[in-house]
Amino acid sequence: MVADSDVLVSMRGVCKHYPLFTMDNFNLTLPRGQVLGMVGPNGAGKSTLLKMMMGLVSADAGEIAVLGYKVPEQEVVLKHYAAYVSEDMRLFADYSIRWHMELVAQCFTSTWDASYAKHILHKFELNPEQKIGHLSLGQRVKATLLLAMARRPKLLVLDEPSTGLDPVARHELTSELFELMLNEDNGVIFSSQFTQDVERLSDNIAFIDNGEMISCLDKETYLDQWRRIQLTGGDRAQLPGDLYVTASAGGRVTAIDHAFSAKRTAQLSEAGFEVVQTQPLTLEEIFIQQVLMRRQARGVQR
Ligand SMILES: Nc1ncnc2c1ncn2[C@@H]1O[C@H](COP(=O)(O)OP(=O)(O)OP(=O)(O)O)[C@@H](O)[C@H]1O
Repeated sequence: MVADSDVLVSMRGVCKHYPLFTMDNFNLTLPRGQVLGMVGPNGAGKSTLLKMMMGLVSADAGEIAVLGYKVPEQEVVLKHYAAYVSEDMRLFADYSIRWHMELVAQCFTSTWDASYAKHILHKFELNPEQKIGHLSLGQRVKATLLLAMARRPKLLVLDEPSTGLDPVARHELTSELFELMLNEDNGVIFSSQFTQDVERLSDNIAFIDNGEMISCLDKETYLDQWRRIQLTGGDRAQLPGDLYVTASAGGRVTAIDHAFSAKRTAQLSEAGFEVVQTQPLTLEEIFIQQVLMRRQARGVQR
């Protein structure tokens, strides 16, 4: 039985220190029935976070509960209901996909869904008789996902699931994850460098940088809050401090606004500027700008 909880993942005050990395007082909540996509630059701590969630890396401090089970104390029972897939997972090269399916089915007799496994095999165009060692990178990724998804996990934790997949396979993966999420009891948490996948799949998107949760919002809120603003006139020194100037030439200034509202235009004209244009940003641009702004604030050279 899965422990009764409306919260699938709860991390409170989690700390993790490596010689060149610090995560302090990290908090995260994944409610039942939701997909959380995680984005962030290389080395931000996404994999570390997902591994701590699954008890694969121990936290130095803080409380982690997944599906209501305490991690690491109850990680063995947790692993029965939560499946984890990462790029560095290894299957046995000399054995076939079918052999792996039988192995996983034996380990998870109560949850393994043989007909769903067959459906995914067909959808991912995998030949069950092929040895893992003879598969392409993308096929290996698909086989690993199949083994996780056919367990019908209550929680699916995916670290960069789309790496190595062609655009069609990424699309199929997305539709399979939707299928898995038809059961409102389930949840998915995944990290990805593909902003389009994150945008398509996620209810909420967490932006992680330098071991910190910078924001965790739904897509619409990100898109509402961010604008590229072109201005003329005024004195640059009078620009509101939270605007990030990206270009300045011929009396025209381009700035990124991460707290846009109707008030902004009035504020800028009071300060003597004329707003020539405001443009929405794509999610990818928002994440890039967020990293650049944070680096500038930390005094890191661009
Ligand atoms: N076992 C370890 N020993 C020392 N440092 C580690 C260890 N594992 C991870 N780190 C460091 O922790 C930081 C976060 O790594 P992590 O793999 O979680 O980042 P990530 O956000 O998943 O990055 P990427 O997008 O590149 O996969 C990095 O600086 C990494 O070097």
